[in-house]
Amino acid sequence: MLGIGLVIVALFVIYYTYLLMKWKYPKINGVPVHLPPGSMGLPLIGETIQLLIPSYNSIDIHPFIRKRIQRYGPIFRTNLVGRPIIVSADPEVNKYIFSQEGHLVEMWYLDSFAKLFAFEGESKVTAIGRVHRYLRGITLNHFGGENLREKMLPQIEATVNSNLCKWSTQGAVEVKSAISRMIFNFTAKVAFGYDVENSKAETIESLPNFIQSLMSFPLNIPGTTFHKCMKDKEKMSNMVRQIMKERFNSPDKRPGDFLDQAINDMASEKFLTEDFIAELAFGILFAAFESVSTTLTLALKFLSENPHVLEELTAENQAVLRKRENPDSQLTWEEYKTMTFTQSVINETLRLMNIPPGLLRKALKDINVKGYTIPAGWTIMLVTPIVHLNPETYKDPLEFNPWRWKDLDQVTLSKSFMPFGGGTRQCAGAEFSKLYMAAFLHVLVTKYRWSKVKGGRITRSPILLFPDGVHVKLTSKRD
Ligand code: HEM
Repeated sequence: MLGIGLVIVALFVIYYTYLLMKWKYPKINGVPVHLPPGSMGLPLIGETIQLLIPSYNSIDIHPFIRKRIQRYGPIFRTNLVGRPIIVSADPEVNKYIFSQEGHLVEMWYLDSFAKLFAFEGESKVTAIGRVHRYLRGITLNHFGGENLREKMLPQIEATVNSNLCKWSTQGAVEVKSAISRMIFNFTAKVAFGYDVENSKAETIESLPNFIQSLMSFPLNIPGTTFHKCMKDKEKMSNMVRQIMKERFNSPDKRPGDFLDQAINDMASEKFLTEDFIAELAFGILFAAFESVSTTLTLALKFLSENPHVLEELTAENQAVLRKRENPDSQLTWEEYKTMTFTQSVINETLRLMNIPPGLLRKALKDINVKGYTIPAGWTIMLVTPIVHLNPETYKDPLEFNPWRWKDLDQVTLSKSFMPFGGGTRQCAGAEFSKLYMAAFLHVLVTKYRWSKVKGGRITRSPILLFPDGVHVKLTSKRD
């Protein structure tokens, strides 16, 4: 009996060791693969726990990445949430991988993102080719180009004015939440005519914490953070579906917005189902409110800690008003283009922000880089923030110093500044975001005195978060 027991244990150990070796040293067609150095951690969880340990109050990239670059070099392997991953902090490799979108790699995000955004199936919004071209085109059509100059700038200024006016009548305002709501309402209005004042749609409670929820385990059962997030996503999708229904019922009432274009294109683009349009609208809202609110919150934190920067920012924006015939007239595109210090404050914030530790792709085929193989099916994390913190380009890289942007030339920036990603997947909302943030800062510093009253701590766990928020108090300069 004991003998049989020992044989079973021995077989189990041999099988487990076999799985472990297969896990740690994969082969392609029976030939061992030359993987980058690194550790695959424990089966199933890999090194996930190490990545999730928060780093407090340092704007540097997460220590998980920093330490492994020091130990293994800029390309290393790991395993996160059960997925084998090659992490690249090598700018040359990153550029190559970006150029291979749709050939050797495709966009891939976490399982929680995949579930939330319906990333699977034929018309997944991460698809390449026609669907991708459509996604870019429709976003740029409504959030870019001429539309920005002609139509959006006055709308942005008006919405910022009314929101900041409200904030100034309240006590302290937690800016991450308040800006998330402001940008959500604005984007939803532009995209599908959502009118927050008169809408009967349910409130989206988890809005300010959406990205945090996405880092949770994708377990969609009541009581979990992920479940709450999925519920709120459902509310947003229902809101879009309801508006779509109203538009189908009243074809004469068409404002010609993002949703109208999508409805009109349903006849020519087969993938444009009602479900897909709801996904698309939700994707745009998410891309907008999460990233713009984090950038502006971080900018306010930096400004409150660097009064000399706030002084120069205020001086530049007040000079814009002084040059006008009517100081109460609206911000123009030409004025926006002259606000170079404001743009430097935004760039410097984007350089240090780096919300996720890197951008994710999936290898569609075996890829050979720098003598290593990235096996097909593996995830690739492109640590784009590494170039933002290179001391050869940015002296004292962890310092918030908007003046440095005066001396940075376009050629350097094309290689060393990529907050909006790279290659064909570069952010389609970049110009809109920069304009929105500049208009926000313009209204804030010309019309209000403000100070931080609470919060301001940051963590990377591994995404950038504000655990106690950033609370500011505004008073009108006219009071
Ligand atoms: C500070 C603000 C923003 C930042 C830092 C940012 C950053 C990024 C990054 C890094 C990517 C590339 C993702 C990847 O390659 O995996 C991206 C893609 C994208 N962003 Fe943004 N984003 C911002 C605001 C916005 C806004 C306001 C919108 C919409 C109005 C938007 C729409 C998109 C879209 C549609 C894509 C996908 C583009 C494609 O696949 O071709 N983003 N963004």
